Parts: sequence; structure tokens; C-alpha cells
Amino acid sequence: MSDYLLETKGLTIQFGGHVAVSDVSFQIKRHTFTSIIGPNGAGKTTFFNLISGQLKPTAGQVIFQGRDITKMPVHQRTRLGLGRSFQLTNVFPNLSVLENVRVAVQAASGGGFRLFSHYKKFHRYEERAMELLTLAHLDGKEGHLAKHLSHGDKRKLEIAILLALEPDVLLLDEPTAGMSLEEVPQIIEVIRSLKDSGQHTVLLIEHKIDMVLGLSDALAVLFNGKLLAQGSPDEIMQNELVQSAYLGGLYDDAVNG
Ligand SMILES: Nc1ncnc2c1ncn2[C@@H]1O[C@H](COP(=O)(O)OP(=O)(O)OP(=O)(O)O)[C@@H](O)[C@H]1O
Repeated sequence: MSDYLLETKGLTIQFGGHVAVSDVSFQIKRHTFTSIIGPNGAGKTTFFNLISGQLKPTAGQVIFQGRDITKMPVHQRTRLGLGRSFQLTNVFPNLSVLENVRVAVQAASGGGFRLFSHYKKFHRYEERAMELLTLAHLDGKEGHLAKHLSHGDKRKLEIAILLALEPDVLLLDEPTAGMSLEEVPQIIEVIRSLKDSGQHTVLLIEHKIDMVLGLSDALAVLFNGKLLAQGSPDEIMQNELVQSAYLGGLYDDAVNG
């Protein structure tokens, strides 16, 4: 049995003549927090799409819980425990914050949407939803309609919904994207509480390296579709290839050359 919860082997995808992800072999251990960093266009989102199944690779494999899931459709991967945030598409705007999470808890428990669900069960779903809202720093806003939340609060709600599905791995794609400066620390706080709970395995994409340094157990750096380096935040910061990628030289050459 592999030590790794999630692994890719030689993962590659080509769009026409362009290799967006090139021969990436990458591993994460259970209950760790890993961030994938890299400049714009490095291939981060494409790599995520390959892991979650939105895209099929040209070559290589995705292994989850020791199983080859390369050919498995998205919904089966979700059922196995790969939970991905979808840039707010899973939030129901006309439901309250609490209802949004309660529906997800109910769906995850197999309760479905039956009208005559037992009252006690309903109460349990709601209690669990409130716990998740507290974890996501949304307590006090449970009665608000989702559509009236700020962008930052919607992203927090998205995380609470994702957690309700009890995934083995949470895939978070730039959770602070599009947020105001005031909102960023709040979402980092939410992500930090996920990490501190020690119960989750998190894989996060970010192009701002400073945001994830203090949060991550491990970093993987993508550059031009290739895995430039993987290691602890200290190792990555000291890595000369990474420094030159971020400090200009390599990046400018790649963009202009
Ligand atoms: N469906 C597609 N067809 C053609 N090219 C694509 C497709 N998806 C991504 N690409 C290309 O693959 C490369 C990697 O894109 P990707 O969005 O994965 O980068 P990224 O690191 O997530 O960037 P960002 O930080 O800007 O989101 C880019 O050059 C992009 O134009």
C-alpha cells in the first residue's frame, strides 16, 4: 500500500501543439496541506482539472487511495472523496447560508431531498451545518440569503459546502481570487483552521507565494507545465531554480521568448 493519498505519475496534457502539463509526478500524504504555486499560465488549474477529472490526460496516471482513477469520471471521483471547489457554482443564491450547507450535509448523508424527513434527523443536519459555518467563520450570517453575501463570504460558504460532503481531499483553486484586501485575511483564517484541525488533506492552488508559505506543509512549483520543485516551504524558498523563476529571468524568458 502506498504512503500517499494522492499521486500523479508522468501526468501530461497537450492542447494542439501546446503541452500545458508536462510529465508531472507528484505525491501528497494524508492530513497534509500542500500548495501548488506558479505564475500565471504555469498549468496549475489544468493540473487540478486532471486530478478532479474535468480533463483527461494525454499521458500519465492519477492514483487516489492507491487506486488508478485516471479514466474515472468526475462524479465517481467525488464519491471516492475528491472534493473540489467550483468557483461558486455550487452555491444556491436564493437559499440562506444555513440552508445551503444543510442541503449539502443532507445530500452527503444520503438523506436526499425527501419532504417528510424525520424532524430529529433534520435537526441533526442543521446542527452539523452550524458547526461547519462556525468553522468557516460564517456564524451570525446563517440567516442571510447566499446572494447577499460579499464575495469573500461566498467563498467561505463554498468551503463549508465542500466540507459538508466530507471529502478525503479538498482541492481549493485560488480561494482568495477576486477578493477585496480586507477579505483575504478572513479566508486565510478559514484555511488555517482547516489545517489546524489536522483532519483534512488539502491541496490548494495559488499564484501568490507569500500567501501560502506560512500555511503549507509542502509546496509544489509548476512552471511552464513542468514540476520545477517540490518540498517544504524552506526548501522551496532556497531553491535557486524557483528563485530565478519568481525573480524574473526564467519567467521573462518564458513569457517573451
Ligand atoms: N482548454 C484549453 N485549450 C487550450 N489551451 C489551454 C486550455 N486550458 C489551458 N490552456 C493553456 O494551458 C496553459 C496553462 O493554463 P492554466 O490555466 O492551467 O494555468 P494556471 O497556472 O492555472 O494560470 P492562472 O494562475 O492564470 O490561473 C496556458 O498556456 C493556457 O492558455
